[in-house]
Amino acid sequence: MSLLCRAVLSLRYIRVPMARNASTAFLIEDPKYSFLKDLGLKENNVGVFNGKWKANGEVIKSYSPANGKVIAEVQAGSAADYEACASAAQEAWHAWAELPAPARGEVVRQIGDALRENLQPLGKLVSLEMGKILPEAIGEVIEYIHVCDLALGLSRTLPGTVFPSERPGHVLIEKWNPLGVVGIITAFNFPVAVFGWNSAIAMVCGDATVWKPSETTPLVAVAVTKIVESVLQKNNIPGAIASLCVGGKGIGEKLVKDERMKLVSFTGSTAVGQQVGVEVQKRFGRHLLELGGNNAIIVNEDANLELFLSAALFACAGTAGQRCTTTRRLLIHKKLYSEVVNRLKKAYAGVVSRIGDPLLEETLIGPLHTPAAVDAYKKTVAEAVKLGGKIEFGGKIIEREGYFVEPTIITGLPHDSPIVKTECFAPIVYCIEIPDLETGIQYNNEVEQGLSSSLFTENLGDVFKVFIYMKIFIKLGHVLHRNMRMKF
Ligand SMILES: NC(=O)c1ccc[n+]([C@@H]2O[C@H](COP(=O)([O-])OP(=O)(O)OC[C@H]3O[C@@H](n4cnc5c(N)ncnc54)[C@H](O)[C@@H]3O)[C@@H](O)[C@H]2O)c1
Repeated sequence: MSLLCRAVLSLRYIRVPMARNASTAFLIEDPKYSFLKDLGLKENNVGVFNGKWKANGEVIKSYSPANGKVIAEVQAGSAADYEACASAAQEAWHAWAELPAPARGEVVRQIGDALRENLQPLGKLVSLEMGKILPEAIGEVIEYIHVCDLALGLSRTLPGTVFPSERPGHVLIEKWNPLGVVGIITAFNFPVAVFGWNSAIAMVCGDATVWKPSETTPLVAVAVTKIVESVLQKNNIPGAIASLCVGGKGIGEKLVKDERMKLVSFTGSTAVGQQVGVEVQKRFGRHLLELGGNNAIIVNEDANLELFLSAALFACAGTAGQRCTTTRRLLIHKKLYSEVVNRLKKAYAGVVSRIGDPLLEETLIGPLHTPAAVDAYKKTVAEAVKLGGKIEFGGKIIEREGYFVEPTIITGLPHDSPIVKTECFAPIVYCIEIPDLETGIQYNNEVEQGLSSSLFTENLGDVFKVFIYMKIFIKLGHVLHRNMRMKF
């Protein structure tokens, strides 16, 4: 029977002893970043919350990708800390699940309001720690706020069906009950929104959560959890229902194998997601996987190029290519190919001067997130050239502090070159000529990852052709979050 309540549901960290060098200057002490203290952050933060803040693991330094400097430190969770989070969440879950769904919804509404109050500082922290420009970072917090509103509505509409029974005098009533504890593992590039989707919906469904954020965005995780904690405290609800365990792969692996995690929601790379899926399946747990993308735009012969160029600039180079939906392949009709490549190069040239500090208003493109990401960019560009690709624009690391690279356009590679079919999480786009729309659809569909696809055309008939034949991976995962189980 189908689930009726399908609500939504490279790293650069250095291990150092807790006692840090007294001469280290952390960005948090710079008055320019006073918003960090508004969020309750300190120089040394505790990265584990299970109703109480206490951590015994390694100390992670959180870097600003815009300048490579340390913002502050976070003490991660040890294996024992993870265990404490999982058991505290499990225990606290019962009381939470007992609350009527609309009462849970009201708590989530209050979380939305608390986020509204912290919109600016939290947005600035996302920008500082992850590296995306401020409007995008603010947008990410707004997404969480709106999901809280959605969750509030859902809390009054959690469905269940009454079925006719073939047995006289009997009635079949379907009711969806909470699952228990949900494990949430998140990627660095959406450090707020992905947690927000998972957490808000899990909460109204009556589930507790244990969150393992990316180890390169631990400050965002601590700040968000403090906001959630403040609301839970005000409502006398055990904080452990929203537990946090900052850590790396080791903590992630523990969570994935943990039978108490009835659902594991994983957002991250395809390679890691594949392992996570297998591990959760081994124990017949549920999983929800939001993985990598290799997204194409088809530019058909009748495309409106003005519209395309402004869209492509953001789609290919925005967020420095660090969105799962970043466009990595342009499939361009042969009649427009040269014109599109030339105009795109001009458009890229127009934004180069606006690459910089993501917190500044004039900036359009920020840095890559880590030195490892810069390395991956460099290797991919070199490999593309080795395979016969031509760099039409960019291709170089920008010599300045921080982890900046040039947005890059590459031509001359075959549509099925392995490098074209691989997601490199950086602003590199491959231009590929197509003879007709049908070939464009075929090329679009030939990568494993999919995720998002676009067509630029003025022809309504072609739009519907694409609707029918294109493998479009709309992000349905978010609304298919399986947070409940069925009980009669
Ligand atoms: N589809 C989506 O909605 C979506 C959204 C954002 C990012 N992404 C994808 O995420 C990737 C970028 O993020 P990333 O670099 O943080 O991804 P990643 O796979 O390196 O890490 C994601 C998370 O998994 C954890 N992890 C690593 N190894 C693990 C293991 N063996 N078991 C359990 N957890 C483990 C990490 O610590 C991190 O918290 C890109 O591929 C991007 O396309 C997808």
